Amino acid sequence: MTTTQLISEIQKKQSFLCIGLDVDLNKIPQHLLKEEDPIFAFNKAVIDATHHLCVAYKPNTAFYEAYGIKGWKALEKTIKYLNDKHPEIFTIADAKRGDIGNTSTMYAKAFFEDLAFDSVTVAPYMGKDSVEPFLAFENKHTILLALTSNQGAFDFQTKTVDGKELYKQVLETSKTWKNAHNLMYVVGATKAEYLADIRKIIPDSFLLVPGVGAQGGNLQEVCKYGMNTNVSLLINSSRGIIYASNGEDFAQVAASKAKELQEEMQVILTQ
Ligand SMILES: O=c1ccn([C@@H]2O[C@H](COP(=O)(O)O)[C@@H](O)[C@H]2O)c(=O)[nH]1
Repeated sequence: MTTTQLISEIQKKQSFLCIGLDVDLNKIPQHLLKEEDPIFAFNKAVIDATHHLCVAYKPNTAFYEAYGIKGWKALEKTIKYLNDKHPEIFTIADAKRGDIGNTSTMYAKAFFEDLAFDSVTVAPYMGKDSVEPFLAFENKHTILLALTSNQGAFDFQTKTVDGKELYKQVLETSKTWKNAHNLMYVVGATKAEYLADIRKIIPDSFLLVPGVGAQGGNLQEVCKYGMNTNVSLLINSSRGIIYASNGEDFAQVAASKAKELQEEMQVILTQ
């Protein structure tokens, strides 16, 4: 999917919501455990109830890898279901990959070709030759970790190196890489006050913003500092939506939580 298509979906749905599909078998409604594939059954119900309210879904691969082959099969079924039923929805494999060049190429093939995700999250720590293999895939997007939502972000990312914070170096240096137009960035909603500075460096790039909901990030603050004329934000909430109920009504309650965020977004978009 191109960013132009994504921007048009945001306008059409009046939403820049991304729903995180982080399936934990200890948290899903117990009646689903009878299903042949409880992870896929959960995802399908959530997708069927919420697809009109969001523009992206983000399965975090950890929640699938943890269940071995069954988990990976459920991830395959989920992305196939999304691509077949809702090709207009942007898909993010939150896998935080990145390695030496030939290995990164294999990661990129796994997520962009085999699974056919639109994007994958990548860690910048190993530098240019670890990220460019992902960027080589046209109309696929590499979402680079810039300033993450967790407390540990302050261990390295905000430290000053050569007179500049490391996350700013990541933003500036990555702009010079081959096919940098395929880059997007992760910035945590819990770090909204950093967004004004971030926008000075990357005014046009899409930002994936996790941390609204369970981590306490504030949607209004993120939009105030991070939104540009094309919006260029994907605000993720995972637990706050998908685990709002663990009863038989889980999909309806997830939809009502997603609707609350979508309506808040609509108000922001019409201001
Ligand atoms: O900086 C980051 C990068 C990724 N994440 C991921 O996003 C979701 C957030 O889930 P919530 O339940 O809405 O807190 C999860 O998959 C994280 O691994 C992040 O939180 N922060």
